[in-house]
Amino acid sequence: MTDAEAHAELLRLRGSIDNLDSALVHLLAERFKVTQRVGELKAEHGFPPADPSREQRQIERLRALAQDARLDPEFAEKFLNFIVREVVRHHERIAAERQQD
Ligand SMILES: C=C(O[C@@H]1C=C(C(=O)O)C=C[C@H]1O)C(=O)O
Repeated sequence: MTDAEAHAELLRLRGSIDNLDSALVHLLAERFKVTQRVGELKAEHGFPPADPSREQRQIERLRALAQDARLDPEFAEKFLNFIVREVVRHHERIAAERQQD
């Protein structure tokens, strides 16, 4: 492969990365829309912001999916935990705002 061909291939691969990153952003935006509604529902009914048993089931499910997809399960777990921590923070804020009203 010449340097020029390698450069063309690099640009093509980066185009795919850009498309995948766009899809990830849209998927995350949809997930946060749903979790926002879950947070409101929990606050309205006095349910706790976090549900550790649900989180544990999700971790197990995602680790298995990652394994099948040849993605590092440790990475999949860290990624899920990162998102869930943010969601729980939102839920705590929604509950605190409800209490002030
Ligand atoms: C979304 C929920 O709230 C929290 C956030 C979760 C998530 O982002 O998947 C899972 C469990 C909860 O700790 C839920 O209870 O379903």
